[in-house]
Amino acid sequence: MGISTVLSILAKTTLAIILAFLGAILWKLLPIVLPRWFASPLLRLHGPPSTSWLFGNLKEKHLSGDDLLNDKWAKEYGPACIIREFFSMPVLMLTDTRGINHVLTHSAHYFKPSQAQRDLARLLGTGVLLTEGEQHRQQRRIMNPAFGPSQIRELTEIFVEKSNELRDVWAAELDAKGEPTCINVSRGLSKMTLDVIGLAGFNYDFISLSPNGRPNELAKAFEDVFTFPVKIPILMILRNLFPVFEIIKDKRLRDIEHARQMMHRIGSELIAQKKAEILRESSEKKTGGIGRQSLQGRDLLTLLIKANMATDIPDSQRLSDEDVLAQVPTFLVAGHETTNTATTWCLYALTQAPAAQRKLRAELLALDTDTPTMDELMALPYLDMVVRESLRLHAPIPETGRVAMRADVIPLDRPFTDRDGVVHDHVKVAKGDVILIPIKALNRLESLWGPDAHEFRPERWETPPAAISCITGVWGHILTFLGGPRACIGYRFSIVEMKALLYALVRAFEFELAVSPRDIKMTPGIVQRPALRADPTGAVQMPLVVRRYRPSESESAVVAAA
Ligand code: HEM
Repeated sequence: MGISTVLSILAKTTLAIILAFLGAILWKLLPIVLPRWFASPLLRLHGPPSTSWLFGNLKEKHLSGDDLLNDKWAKEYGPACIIREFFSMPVLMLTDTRGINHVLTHSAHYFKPSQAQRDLARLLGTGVLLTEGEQHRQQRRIMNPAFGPSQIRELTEIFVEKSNELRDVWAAELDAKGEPTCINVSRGLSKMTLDVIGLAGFNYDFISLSPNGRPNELAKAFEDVFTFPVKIPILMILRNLFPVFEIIKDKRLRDIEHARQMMHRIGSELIAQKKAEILRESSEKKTGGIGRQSLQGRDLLTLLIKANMATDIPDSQRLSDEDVLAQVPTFLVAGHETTNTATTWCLYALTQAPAAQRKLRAELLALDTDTPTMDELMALPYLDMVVRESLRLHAPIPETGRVAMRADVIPLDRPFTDRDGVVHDHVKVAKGDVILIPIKALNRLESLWGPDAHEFRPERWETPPAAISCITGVWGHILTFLGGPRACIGYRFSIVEMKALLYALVRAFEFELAVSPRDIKMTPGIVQRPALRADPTGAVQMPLVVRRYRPSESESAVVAAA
């Protein structure tokens, strides 16, 4: 056989493999896209023109660095409109409060889109963030008590201690570098919130905040996994649609695997330690077995182990080892970057409203303690208004999605007109249709909040508009923590933690934005973090000029009077 024949056979074989591969992709893709391209009832809805066949509207949304497109589209195309995602598939964007409420409360018919979350699922497994149906209900039932008011009251000491530690770290930085100094506040806040969720959730100290602490591998692994690529990550998208692409181990996949292995190791150690502790206690007390009553703690880890080990609970209510282990990365992820990002944006908002920053500081300094209790923090009215307003305007999770598990009719408060000029007071969805809930856009809808909806104005909470009572979010008539059975389990936790942070930091320092507000952009990703437009690496940062607060004589008099 001549060389040319061998080359020809090789070329034909390669071509056949490529065609088979493309065929397999089409085989998988077509049943998903064809009904949504041609049969979805959503196609009759208005929406912005798709700017790319492959990416739909996603490129302009995620790469512009702005967070106003959902607001603009809602204003232009009404309470039920379509935008286009990958392969130009239509997605229903709802900004109607009744419609959103319907989707959120019917959680058995609307699941989280699994394809968009495969990367997260690799990391979190069967944690409460990603499970559905009965498995989810069971996990929520077991864990809810760990996030009730009395448990959060006990955790406040950790929030306050770690907030003061961050304050001292920044004060030491000012001592070393001179005042004022530019500090990337999101870095310190990220370490603080990781330390807090480690301690409060699992009694594990990452010591990531302490300058003398051991180098923290997990904190670094988190940073790698949650730093989103600057360009649209084609391989990640393909992998999420077609798991076969997992054979290509790019950096992201390697980072996820590294973080997963580390969390698995840490989680297994924590669980083994706690189980040993419980077994020791029960043998000392000679209880003759581990029962519900013998495990009294209501902290997260004890509740999980109780559901795993207690001999007097039915098998149907028992958590498997795998489920217990999955909650460790789930809570580290869900409870860490969210509160960090929320507090970062709150400090940013205070730099843009110096009068509000001064008013808040005066209120905080009027309380004569470095270690406030939860009740003291919750009784500060302006602090409460600042936290509400910043969580409204700068919701860290700007949007979420759901997939219709069956055809449905979603009732609406506000009617809309379709492409054929027909007016509807409901919208029909088919099985498999995706619904986008634009949390941030709803928090800033002018028809609910008034013409100044896009301004940071804490005083609006003195007399909130009556219209917002129809927003059925789990907290404060905003959608930041969502609503319904899948609302954020940790909302009380993060509000008290945020208040403790602001209490320690705003009393000690004055903050100014180190760059123009126009230079700050939003990173793409589930949590919307800040970055600098000029920085090609897309690294998360919020550079603030920080100086110690030294009251002028007139301010001292105001504080003394307060
Ligand atoms: C400002 C801070 C936070 C914000 C804005 C926030 C927001 C949210 C949102 C919007 C969801 C729903 C996601 C969806 O269904 O698509 C959610 C779920 C969740 N959050 Fe938070 N969260 C915050 C802090 C926390 C904290 C501190 C914890 C834990 C200590 C936590 C734990 C969770 C968990 C476990 C879920 C899944 C709940 C379920 O599906 O049943 N979150 N969060």
